Amino acid sequence: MMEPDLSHAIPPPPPPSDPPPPLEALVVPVIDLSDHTQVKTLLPHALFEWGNFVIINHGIEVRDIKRLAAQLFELPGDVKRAMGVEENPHFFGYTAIGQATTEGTPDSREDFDFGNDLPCNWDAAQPPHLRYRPGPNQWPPDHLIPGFKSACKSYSDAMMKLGMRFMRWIADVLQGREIALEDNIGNTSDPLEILSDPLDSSLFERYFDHSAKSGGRIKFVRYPPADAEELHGVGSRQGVGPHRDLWLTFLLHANDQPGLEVQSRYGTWLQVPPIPDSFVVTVGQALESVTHGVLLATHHRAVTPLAGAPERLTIPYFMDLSGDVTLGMIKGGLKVGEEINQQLYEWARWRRWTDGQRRRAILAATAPPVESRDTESAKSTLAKEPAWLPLLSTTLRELHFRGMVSRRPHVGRKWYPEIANERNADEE
Ligand SMILES: O=C(O)CCC(=O)C(=O)O
Ligand SMILES: [Fe+2]
Repeated sequence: MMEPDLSHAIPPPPPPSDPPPPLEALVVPVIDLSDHTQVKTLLPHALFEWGNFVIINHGIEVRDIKRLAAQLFELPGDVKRAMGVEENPHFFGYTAIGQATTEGTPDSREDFDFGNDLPCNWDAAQPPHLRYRPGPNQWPPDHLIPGFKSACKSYSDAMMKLGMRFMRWIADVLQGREIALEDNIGNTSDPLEILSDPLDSSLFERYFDHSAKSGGRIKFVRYPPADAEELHGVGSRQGVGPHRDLWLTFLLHANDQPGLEVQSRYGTWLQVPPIPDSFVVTVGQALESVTHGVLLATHHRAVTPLAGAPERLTIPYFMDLSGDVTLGMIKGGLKVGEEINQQLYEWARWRRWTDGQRRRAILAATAPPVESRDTESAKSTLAKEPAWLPLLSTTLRELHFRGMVSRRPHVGRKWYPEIANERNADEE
């Protein structure tokens, strides 16, 4: 096979001993999608070196969804509680402040989760990870927010198409082709057509099934400001703790307030500018894995606004993958990974090297106090392999499910009590 010419796309890897640049020199890239030259030159750089960047002039209509986000959080408390995520085994619905955690620490945010709206298929006789499947959403009452459901669906359709465009652009970059751009990016044809375009050799086709192609997950998030005393009680300004997403996320700032921070590959935390109507694009762990570490998955977190500052509203859209994809398919990655030329290989090798450093920096930055009891229990959990230690045949559905249960333990206890028992047994 002819080696692809990647000279236009791949920035030369810096030597591993490269010292970190000064903080002010690190700025999250902003890419204007209406400027084709910018896309062709900046996008590969943003994908490989950052894994996290901002896009503007993307062509997606965001006015309606931003207005709906504000309305959603103004719903009376009893209506929010009636939509509580604990009422729904698919983890769709409302999560109150402090009910979700990152790595065991409560997040100071409230949110609503919506996803593919499928008929109820709950089967109590199935084991937990098979009981967990997308099902019906919990929509807000139509007389309180008219048109919410259809607006959500239109937004999800538009985002899916944008996501599929990115899949093709990423395929272009990985295969050494110049990115092929169309005019009118936000208003494209059927996403199924985009994926099966013969040009991209169906690079990502096997990671998406019909359900994943018909819409991802939309989250509406509110970070309330907290005064110093409240923060003192919680001990942190954690809106959401450091984590990585799954595949590709597009985050919309619904009211233009700052708070999102991403970790640069040197371990430093950088603020992402809340440019009005922009999307923050974030590469997730599975996408990093299937590209053999050529694309970078970035840790990110949200910091609570301080008292006196406005609340912060965001709308992340998460692309979904087929639940049947296995860990083996993710770790094995794409065939192109074996075919990439020496230059790209060097880049990936360098990436893996810095990754180790990056992860150590993250651990150092987020480690709980040494004396904390949590550390002891974490140690004993690590010492014993949990019964569900992922195998290569483990499906994404199961991994996703485990993540959901660990972030929202109150929902797990209600609908999947076996899991809680299994965890206790692991920890004994
Ligand atoms: O709202 C934000 O700024 C970040 C949200 C996020 O990273 C997430 O929900 O995965
Ligand atoms: Fe995230």
